[in-house]
Amino acid sequence: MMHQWGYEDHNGPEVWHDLFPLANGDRQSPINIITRDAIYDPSLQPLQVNYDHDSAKVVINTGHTFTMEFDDGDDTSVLRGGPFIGSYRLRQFHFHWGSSDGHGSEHKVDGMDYAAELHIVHWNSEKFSSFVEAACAPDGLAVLGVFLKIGEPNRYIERITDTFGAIRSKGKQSPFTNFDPSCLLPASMDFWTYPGSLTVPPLLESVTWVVLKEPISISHEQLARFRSLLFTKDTAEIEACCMKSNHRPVQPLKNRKVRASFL
Ligand SMILES: NS(=O)(=O)/N=C1/NCCS1
Ligand SMILES: [Zn+2]
Repeated sequence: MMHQWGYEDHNGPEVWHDLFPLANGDRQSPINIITRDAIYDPSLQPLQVNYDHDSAKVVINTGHTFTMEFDDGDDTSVLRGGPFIGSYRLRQFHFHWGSSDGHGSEHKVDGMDYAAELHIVHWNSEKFSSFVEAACAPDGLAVLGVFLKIGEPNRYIERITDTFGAIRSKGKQSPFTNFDPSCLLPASMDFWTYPGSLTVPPLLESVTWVVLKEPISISHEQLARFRSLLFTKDTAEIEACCMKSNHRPVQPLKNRKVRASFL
């Protein structure tokens, strides 16, 4: 039996169901988005992203990824529109990646992997009074997924990787202020949307996913720095505990439809 979930053989996605039975649930994420099966829905509104750079607070090495956390005490930074009724308050963003540039995203598009994937996490502040309460409700969370493709260095990701010296091992944190995550969004806001889950334990089925069609760029060198972070608290046996890969494989679509905001 695993002690602490992770991404290795003894505690990774293939055995998460031992401690987290939702792993075999009916609305698990990520999924492979089969574009020809996506249904264009003209009732989907344009996404409205309104973030305030002053909401940014801290960057944390969680031992599974690194997370940029925001002040979610009021509706200063919110996501609206798309498939959503009401506004969803910005909570945090984080990334998933693989052991090499050829894979690492969580969602796939027609079976294709991207090098990494950004998740911008929001909670339904009109219906619920906290993230924790919202995370237990089927319409509680909204996660904006953005694919990352190897290419030119991304000047905004550079601001993030510049913090890594201070957060190398699990539990370390460092101030991360004056950052508006809309700088990490592509030019096009065309998206796919479907009902899903957290892609990490406890795998709660409370996420409305909005996955953007257009990727943003990250350089090979920038992505290599992601892998230099550590899954563990100490720096002993560095090779053994580098954050090489932290993406969950795609899950069965089961009885779900994916909608597209574009033709
Ligand atoms: N990968 S993910 O976006 O499903 N993970 C999360 N952790 C806390 C809220 S969302
Ligand atoms: Zn994620």
